[in-house]
Amino acid sequence: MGVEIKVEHLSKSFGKQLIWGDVTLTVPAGEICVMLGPSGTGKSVFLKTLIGLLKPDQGSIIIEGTDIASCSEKELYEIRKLFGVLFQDGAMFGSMNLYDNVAFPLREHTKKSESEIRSIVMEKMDLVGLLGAEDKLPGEISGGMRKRAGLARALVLDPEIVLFDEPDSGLDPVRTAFLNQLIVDLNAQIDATFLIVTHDINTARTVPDNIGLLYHKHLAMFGPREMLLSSEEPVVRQFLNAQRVGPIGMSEEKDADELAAEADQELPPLPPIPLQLEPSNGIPRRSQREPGAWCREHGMTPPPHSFKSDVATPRTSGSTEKSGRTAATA
Ligand SMILES: Nc1ncnc2c1ncn2[C@@H]1O[C@H](COP(=O)(O)OP(=O)(O)OP(=O)(O)O)[C@@H](O)[C@H]1O
Repeated sequence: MGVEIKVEHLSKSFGKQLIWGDVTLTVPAGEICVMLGPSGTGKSVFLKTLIGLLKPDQGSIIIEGTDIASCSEKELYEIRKLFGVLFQDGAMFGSMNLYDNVAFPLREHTKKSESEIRSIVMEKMDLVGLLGAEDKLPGEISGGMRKRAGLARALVLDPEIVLFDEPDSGLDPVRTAFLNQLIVDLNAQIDATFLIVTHDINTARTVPDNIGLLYHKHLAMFGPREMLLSSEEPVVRQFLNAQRVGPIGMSEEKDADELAAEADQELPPLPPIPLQLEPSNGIPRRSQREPGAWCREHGMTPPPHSFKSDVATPRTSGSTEKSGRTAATA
C-alpha cells in the first residue's frame, strides 16, 4: 500500500501571478512528508494541484504511471480514488451526524450495502478513537474531534495517499500532539503515503520523514528531516527555527537594506534535532532509521544534544509510546 508521487518541473500561475515554479520532488511511497512555507506561498494550491483540482501550467505529476497534469478527465477520476483528503476544518456537513458524514463517500462512490458501510464506518471511527460519537453533530464536538472525524472520512475509501491541509490549525498544543501521534500510528498501520501542510514547527520537526519548504515562488529545499533540521541555508534555518533573523520578512522577503542591517547579528545556534515520533502501536515506521543516520552518512555534524531523550530510544514494540510522547512534546 502507498504510492509514490513524482513531481517534476511543476509551475502554477493565476493570470500573471506566478505562485511557484519549477517544483521537483518525490513523495516516497508510504512515507510522511511535511510541506512548509510562509503564508501565501501556495501550499494549499500545491495540494489542490496534486489531486487535479487545479491544472498546473507546466510540469508533470506522475502517480502510478499516469501524469495527472495532462491526463484525461476519466483517468483523473480513477486516480482521485487513490486520495483521501483531510481539509482544514474537517469539512463536515453540519446537518449530518458523524456516522453519516463518514459514510458519505461510501454511499456516493460505491455500491456497498448499508451493513457493509456500517462495518467500514465503525472500523474507521475506531481507528481515530471516535467510537461512541457516531450520533453527534459536527457542531456538538470539539475542533480536535472534528479533525478526527474528518480523518475517518478521508480513510473510508482506503486511500493510498492522504493529504492533510493544516491538520493542526486551531488545535491547542496537547491536541496537536495527540493528533500527530494518531497520524504516525495510522501511517504505520495503513501504510499509505502522507503529505501534510502545516505551520506547526514542532510537527515539522518530529513527525515527517521528509520536509519541503516553499518560499518566494519556488521550492527552497526538499529532503530528509535530518537534512533540513541541520541545514544552515538561511531560509530553511530561519523557518524551521521560527527566527526573525533571516531572509523572510513580515509580509514578504526582506529587502537588501534590511538584510544588510542584520549582517552583523550573530545567529543563535541550531537547536538539537529531536527524535522522530514513533508509532505507539508497535508497528515500525516504513522508513524507520537510527537517529542521526542521515547526518552520519552525509558527514554532517548534528547540533549538540540532538537525538537525546530522557528515556531510552526504544526500537521494539511496547516501549514506543513513551518515546513518542517525549518526542511529541519536545
Ligand atoms: N483559485 C485561485 N485563483 C486565484 N488566485 C488564487 C486561487 N487560489 C489561490 N490563489 C492565490 O494563490 C496564493 C497562494 O495561496 P495558498 O492558499 O495556496 O497559500 P498557502 O501557502 O496555503 O497560505 P496559508 O499558509 O496562509 O494557508 C495566494 O496569493 C492566493 O490568493
